[in-house]
Amino acid sequence: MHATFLPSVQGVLARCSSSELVLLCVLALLVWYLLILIYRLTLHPLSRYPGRLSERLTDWPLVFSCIRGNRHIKQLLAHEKYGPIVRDGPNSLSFRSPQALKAIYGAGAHVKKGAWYLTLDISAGAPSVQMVIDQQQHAQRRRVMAPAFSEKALRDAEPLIGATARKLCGKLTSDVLAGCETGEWSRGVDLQQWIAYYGYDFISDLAFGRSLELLELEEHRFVPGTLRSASQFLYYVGYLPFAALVRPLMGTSVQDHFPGQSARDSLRYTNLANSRLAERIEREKRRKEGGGGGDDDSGEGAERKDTFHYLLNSKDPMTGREFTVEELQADTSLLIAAGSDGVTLAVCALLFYALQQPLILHTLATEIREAFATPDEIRTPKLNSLRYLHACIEESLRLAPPKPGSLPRIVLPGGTEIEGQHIPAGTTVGVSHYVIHRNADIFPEPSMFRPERWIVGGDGEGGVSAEQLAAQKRAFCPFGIGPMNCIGRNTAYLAIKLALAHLLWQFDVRVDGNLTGGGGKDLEEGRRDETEYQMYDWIIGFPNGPMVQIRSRV
Ligand code: HEM
Repeated sequence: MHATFLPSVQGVLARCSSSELVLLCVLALLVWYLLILIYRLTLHPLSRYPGRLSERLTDWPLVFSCIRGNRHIKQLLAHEKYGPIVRDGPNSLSFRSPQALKAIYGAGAHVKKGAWYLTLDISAGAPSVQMVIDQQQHAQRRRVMAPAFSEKALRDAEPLIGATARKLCGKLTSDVLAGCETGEWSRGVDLQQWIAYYGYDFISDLAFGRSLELLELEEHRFVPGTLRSASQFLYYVGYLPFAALVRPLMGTSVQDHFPGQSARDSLRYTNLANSRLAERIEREKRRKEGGGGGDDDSGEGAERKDTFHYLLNSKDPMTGREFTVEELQADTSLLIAAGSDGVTLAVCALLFYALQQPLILHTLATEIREAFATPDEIRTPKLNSLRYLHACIEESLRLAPPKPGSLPRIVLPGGTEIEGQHIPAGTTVGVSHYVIHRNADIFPEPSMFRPERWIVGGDGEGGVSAEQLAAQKRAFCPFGIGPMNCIGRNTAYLAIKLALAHLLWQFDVRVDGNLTGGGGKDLEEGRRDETEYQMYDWIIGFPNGPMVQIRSRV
């Protein structure tokens, strides 16, 4: 039969015109694709898990959510509808429990990072630490980075970050309060923009030894918008079903011709970061040659103990390996992106929620003002002893985790066990921080901003038991968990605390008209709660507002 079938097919094809041949090919492709779709719904190993039909069939809904910035919202709605395990892609499962969090991201998890990571920071010429998928290579890279995030490095960073926080208050006084009498409220101001200037200035000061000067220079204030748009591009492009074909073109001049402004912005940002880094390397060279480092804070020729200083002088204690220039480029670029917007979001979300509950704002401001007699006193360790401030930050990071969507992991050969289910090799698995932080079994009344849920019992209403706090901590993961978590976690807490302590010490803050930044009745499902701070998830959650008025207390 085989022998007679082939010649007859050949005969039919030989009689076809070229346009009929094209039509036949298209038809064959359609049938092939249809069979794949049917397979995904029926015989595929994940077919028994519930989820939206469109997501069980193709990866395109994920790409569109990444473009629209609503992936975390879609994930929450899906879990609310389908339960604890959701199939959110043909080959992908989403979870929302602390057990799954540990099984997927904890030490020893039988997974590796997904290929999505390969697209991040790609223009820098080498992979950043976050892009390294191989677990051993990643651990080695972390060891080289570790001194830059040690306790000593954090102590050295504190005066630098504190100086930026004071500069923020100084600029708010000179620019926003200009023309106001003492005690008079300012005009309305978008706090998110100012905190973003702070976020970029403090982190670039640490990473490049010289800030990007957004607080000082209006012409530099294009940076947050550029990075927002670059993030949006990198987020979706990494999830394109043909991402592997696009990747080699990124970081080359071809990227200028990708559709949309965001691809060009991505390249523009990388070039800016690379030129700042080149300057810093040059200054370090001159300093070592005895010619002085130029404009660093600690005096001509003195060693400036910023993050870069540590990165440049770091070695892997096990192998003696140092950073290459390309790796430094990639990692400093990553530091700016990872550090700035996360801190901005945490500060703004906290104020957005506290402004809606005057008692919380009052308690927080009182704690700060009573602890420090002057802004010069705002320092650790006392700063770290402010219990209510810390609780408010935890609650802000819970409700508005700066990386709200799932961080993709791929199950390794042999499969793995998650929540009692055998998950086959090759499956993408993840836990969205936004979703697990709203798991009502762990956080009762999850959409309420309640700092007391982070304080054990005793004074004040609403404190929790030690057991409840421990259960919450197992589910609390704004910085990720495990060996690939955020290495800048302590720097982030310090920067958030310094910004809030200086701001609330110096100024009273109130809402300007309507509280901008929340949901709206005319928005999509999941964004209609006006009291919830809205994030647009483009790798990092980007917010708008709140619009506030300030007045000086001193
Ligand atoms: C509130 C602020 C921040 C949050 C919530 C946050 C969160 C995270 C998370 C969830 C990851 C893991 C990402 C992934 O697997 O894709 C991460 C990675 C990272 N973060 Fe942060 N971050 C914050 C601030 C910072 C700051 C201030 C720095 C630097 C000073 C920093 C540096 C890094 C670096 C270098 C990585 C990559 C680590 C690795 O791959 O080993 N982050 N961050």
